[in-house]
Amino acid sequence: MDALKIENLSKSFGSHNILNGLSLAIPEKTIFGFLGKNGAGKTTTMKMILGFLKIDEGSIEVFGEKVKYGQTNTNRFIGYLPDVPEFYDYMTPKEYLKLCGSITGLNNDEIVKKSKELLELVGLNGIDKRIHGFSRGMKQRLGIAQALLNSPKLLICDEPTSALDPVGRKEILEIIRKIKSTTTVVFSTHILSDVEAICDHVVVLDGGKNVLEGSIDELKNMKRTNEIEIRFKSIDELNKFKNNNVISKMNFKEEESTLSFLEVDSEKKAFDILSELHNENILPIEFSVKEPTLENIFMEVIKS
Ligand SMILES: Nc1ncnc2c1ncn2[C@@H]1O[C@H](COP(=O)(O)OP(=O)(O)OP(=O)(O)O)[C@@H](O)[C@H]1O
Repeated sequence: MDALKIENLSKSFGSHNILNGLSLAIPEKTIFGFLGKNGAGKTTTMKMILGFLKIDEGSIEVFGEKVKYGQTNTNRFIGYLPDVPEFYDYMTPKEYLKLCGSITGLNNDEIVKKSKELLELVGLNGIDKRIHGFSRGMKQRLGIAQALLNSPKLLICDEPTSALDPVGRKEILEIIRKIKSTTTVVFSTHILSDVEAICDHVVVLDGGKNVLEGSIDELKNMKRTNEIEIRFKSIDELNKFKNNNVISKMNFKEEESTLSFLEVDSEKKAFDILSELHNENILPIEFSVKEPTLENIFMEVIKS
């Protein structure tokens, strides 16, 4: 069963059309990257998943149950981490989780057990200072602990790493990676390297619709540029190679000690290049088949 299924979702604010037939399906236990430029409608979609905003058209199902505006039934499956989580910052993390747990109906034993487990997961176990002295990264980690208190099957994170430094970002990504075996994660972000680091599956939202969807590998294969780059030990070696009978007839670009073959449109051509290296008795420093980055792909599919 899909953790989340969105079909033909549309939403306007007055005459401003934000979503225009968005459809997507998220299989269980995936980390799902939800991408789109500023104002694309990511937060609006998340608020509709949580039942906080009315759907104009279409439907949303969470673990097979339809989401209804103003009802929290399907939210029993969901943990939500907003981009800037708010806390009672005169409390310690333990006190805060105790309060959240009692509001959501956990008994005392469950709260103690779950708080310990989650504070350990997010690296805040044993930290007894008040939240107002916390760094942004610590607050975000506590936000994850809070969002996971009810053992949700789906965690929705709205730009959880955007305000963090590289260390803080890495910590959050590690935590998300750790919970993948039990929790499906929807991860909205602008930081494409984060998506490349942890997401299994990606959707790009543009013009109110899903314009690109697939695993990172599928997207890269779709947009593969077929470029091979070879870095030689010396310019002499490069010159020897580029004047080779077979190679000199190919299309390449030269920069310092690197040759880039731009249109390697078949595996045979790639093997020809390799076998000519062998024939010339050249072992280059680097031979690489260039991968398109998620950033290249993203820029290509979104309208400016
Ligand atoms: N309650 C509202 N009333 C009117 N317009 C709104 C409302 N909420 C959002 N919008 C508009 O809807 C558009 C989509 O906003 P949304 O916050 O969903 O985008 P986003 O993809 O999350 O963007 P960002 O990456 O900047 O957070 C924006 O133009 C925003 O101004």
